[in-house]
Amino acid sequence: MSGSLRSDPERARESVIRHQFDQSQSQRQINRRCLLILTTIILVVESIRVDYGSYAPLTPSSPLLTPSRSSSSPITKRAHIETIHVNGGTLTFHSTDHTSYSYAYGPSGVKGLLFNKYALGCALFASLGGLEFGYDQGVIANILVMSDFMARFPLTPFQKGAMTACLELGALAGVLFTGTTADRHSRRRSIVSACIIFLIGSIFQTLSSTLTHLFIGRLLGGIGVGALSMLAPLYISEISPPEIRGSLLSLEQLSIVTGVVVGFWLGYWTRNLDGSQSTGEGMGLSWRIPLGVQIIPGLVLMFGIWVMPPSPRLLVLQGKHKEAKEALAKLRGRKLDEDGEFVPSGPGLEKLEMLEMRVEAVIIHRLILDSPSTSRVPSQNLSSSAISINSNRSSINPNLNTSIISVQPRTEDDLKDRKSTWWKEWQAWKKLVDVRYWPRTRVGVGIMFFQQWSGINALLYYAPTLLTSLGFSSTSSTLLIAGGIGITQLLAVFPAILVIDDERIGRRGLLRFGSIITFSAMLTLGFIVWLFDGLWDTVRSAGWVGVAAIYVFTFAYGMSFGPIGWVLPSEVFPLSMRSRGVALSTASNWANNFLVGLLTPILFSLSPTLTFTLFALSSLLALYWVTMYVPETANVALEEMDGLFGDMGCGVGREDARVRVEVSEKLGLTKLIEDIAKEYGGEEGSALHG
Ligand SMILES: O[C@H]1[C@H](O)[C@@H](O)[C@H](O)[C@@H](O)[C@H]1O
Repeated sequence: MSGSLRSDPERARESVIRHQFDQSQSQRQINRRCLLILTTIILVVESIRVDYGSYAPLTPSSPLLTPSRSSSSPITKRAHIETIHVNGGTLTFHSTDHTSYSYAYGPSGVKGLLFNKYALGCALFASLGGLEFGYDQGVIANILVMSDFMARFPLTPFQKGAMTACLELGALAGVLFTGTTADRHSRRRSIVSACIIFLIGSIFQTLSSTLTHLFIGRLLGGIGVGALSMLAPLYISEISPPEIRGSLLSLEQLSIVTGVVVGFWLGYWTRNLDGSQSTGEGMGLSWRIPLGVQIIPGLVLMFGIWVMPPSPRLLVLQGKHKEAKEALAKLRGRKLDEDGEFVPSGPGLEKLEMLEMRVEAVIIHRLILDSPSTSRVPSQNLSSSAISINSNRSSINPNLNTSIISVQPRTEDDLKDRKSTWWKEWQAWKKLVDVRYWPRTRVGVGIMFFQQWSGINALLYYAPTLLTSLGFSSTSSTLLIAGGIGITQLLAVFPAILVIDDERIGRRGLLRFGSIITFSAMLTLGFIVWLFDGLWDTVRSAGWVGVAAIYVFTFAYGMSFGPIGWVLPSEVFPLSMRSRGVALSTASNWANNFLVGLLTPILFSLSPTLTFTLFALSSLLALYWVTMYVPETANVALEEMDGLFGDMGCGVGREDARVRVEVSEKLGLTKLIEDIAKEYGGEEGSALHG
């Protein structure tokens, strides 16, 4: 019977029944929501309990963030035997025989940054490279939906994907190439070369009139951005005082996410400059302006980097001790007298740092001299690129040849010698996976793998699509939420900068905290999409819970894997392997970035829940990985990393330590430490820690 023929009482009964049905539906949805929230809470509590149950926290007030010793974990915390106050800084002994120690020129955290204004300025400036990297990522999402751009370049979905991929693949190539050349030139010269390539790429993009121009521009821009993404952390790690190295390296992340935010919002504001229905016949200002703006910081970095001091560590490795001392004095706010000695004279931390660099350089040179493949090379022919050639560490001769104690400046012959063949180059890279360096490579490559598979870029690149799966449809609101993700990342870096160098929390504490929260947030997202798919209009609040989960995820990521991905790789490798190690780690960032970008839309079309759960599982795995394989590097001098990694399962730590002790004695480092202990130790100067 048709509706119009029904009597009034019948219609009334029907509407009552419909109302009752709606009510029971909503009730069922509410029950499901309660169940969901309960399950999430249980999962979060469970994951915290499982992870921390076996740990005995050192500080009862912050059990969640306190990394400490576990019987099943190879990671141990260093004991603090004695702390001596030295001219406003500290020297802490971790062993009674004074062979294991750490030092700090001043406080860590914000106070430390203010105390080291010059180093802070240099690090901030160097991190301009990160700004370009983030900017390139942030700007493209808006450009690809601009009407003028689309009218001129009607890209197919494949071409759109290729535009994003071009930058990432270019960056991958840039990173690997720079890894092989960074030691041959100064860090600053490498940065300038990267800037030039980046600028050519930016000019191509800005003035593009054909698709080919655009692709060439993106590829060249990618090569420059990739190179800068490894050079800036490399340089920052080598100029930083140990107590604020984590904070200074986190500035790279601060710059990257600032770039993401500025790139995104600038594109958002200029998007209608050519008119919202442009036919592509105007000047194309809507997209040319945001693409052109990146030229400015590129130029500033290219010229300004010459005002920054060179890396003292690379200078020592090249035998340029005088220049290295000058650079170190500048960076630590010290003065040199006419004889080139630190003022005030007497034992001090800057002398200690200088000697540590020299010990490191001699050890590197010695390893080469003792290697069968290079044993005929006279000492003055040593070069920084040749330093990475030795792979036969069992040949270390304990009888130190005193002729190599001083590293000679490079000569013309060096330059010829440094033209390494492909074979030598391959051998050098291969060392990264041999037993000696594997524990460090695992940290560098692993942190970038987990950073990318946390799913951050799935959110950044595809937020509008992901938000549609949460029931949001208006383009503006999804774009705004997507832009908000960048701002959340930016805000999250600040708490990380504050605590990353505090040994009680440090890198490990942040990473473990971050992985638990990112795991829980991604799992919540997966659950919500699974439970409420198709019901978004009836249960609006579920969509907002999803948005909240996205923000919680982003904040936790932004405090942990975001910044620490740029911190760990450049501090764990020894100088001889640093540029290649950082390059491989950064390559892991770009390669996984590319894979996540490629696979997310495919996975998402299969099942959004599956996609979120996969990212959640990656964070869970990251928790295990951090617990088992990542040592705490806060406050450990770069030259002391050997001690930290020495015994991590590769069984080479002892011999390394023996060689180090021997070289330290010959160069006077051991004596200097004892002199400092004598001069500043004793009753009033030292503080004992159980
Ligand atoms: O650390 C950065 C940052 O979190 C960016 O937002 C992201 O796009 C990059 O891939 C990542 O390496």
